[in-house]
Amino acid sequence: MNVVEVKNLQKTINGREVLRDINLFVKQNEIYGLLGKNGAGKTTTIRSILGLIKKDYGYIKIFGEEVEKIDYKRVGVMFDCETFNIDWTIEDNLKSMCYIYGADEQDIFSYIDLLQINQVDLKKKFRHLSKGMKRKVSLISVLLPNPDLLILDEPTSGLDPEMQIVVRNFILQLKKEGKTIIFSSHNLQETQKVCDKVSIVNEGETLVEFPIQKNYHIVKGEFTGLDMYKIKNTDLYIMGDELIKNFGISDYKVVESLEEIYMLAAGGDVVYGK
Ligand SMILES: Nc1ncnc2c1ncn2[C@@H]1O[C@H](COP(=O)(O)OP(=O)(O)OP(=O)(O)O)[C@@H](O)[C@H]1O
Repeated sequence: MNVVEVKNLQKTINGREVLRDINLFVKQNEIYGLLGKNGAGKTTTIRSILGLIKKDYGYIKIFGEEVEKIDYKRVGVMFDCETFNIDWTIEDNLKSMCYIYGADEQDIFSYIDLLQINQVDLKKKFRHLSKGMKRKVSLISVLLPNPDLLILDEPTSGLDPEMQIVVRNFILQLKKEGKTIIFSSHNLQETQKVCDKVSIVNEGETLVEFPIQKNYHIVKGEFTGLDMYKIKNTDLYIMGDELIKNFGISDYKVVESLEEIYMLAAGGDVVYGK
């Protein structure tokens, strides 16, 4: 079953078509990366999925339900840190959240270990925390209600490399615990390391959605019935080994990096060729 299903999502804000054709399909226990330039529409897509913005047109389902019927306890969302009391310590902030969500305070301690927060840090006031530490606390707060689906808007942006690794490993651990995770990112290497599937959004439309693989076959041409593998607005397809074999295709380019796929789809300045 798809945990999140979005088809042909459209939204105009202040006379501007911010979302023109967003499509995404996220399966249970998948880590799904939403990629795109600044202003591509990632945050607006996330806000629409959550029902924070009313869609103009399209189909959005979470756990098979319409947005209006979602059980929000099953969805954890991390945008930024504005829900914290900045004059309280990390510990007091998180304990108050346990109280609100009816969560077990012990959960805080298992998460702080995984995110390498120590006892001294726990006693620090939120206003005195580094950006990375705020991000970690924010992640824990999202997890306290024990959601099945996590939606994280650029969870590692602005973090130093070490913090990025800690948060990335934490996300992988959450997958092992059975969570489904969607996150938006500008970091292609990170996305390649962590995600099962990605989609590339550009100017409010999903250009392509594909599973992360060791390498990709880029095929040029027109293939009827294979639209789901096509990079929108191009004559290029991303195909796996099986399709290449089934269609007997011998003329293709093997691409190893997500970066190259991204540039083919959204960058526009990488030329196709063997
Ligand atoms: N309330 C609003 N009023 C006007 N324009 C808006 C509004 N919300 C979003 N937009 C515009 O919609 C476009 C998409 O914004 P969005 O924040 O979804 O992009 P994004 O892909 O998340 O970008 P970034 O990577 O920079 O966070 C942008 O051009 C933005 O200026």
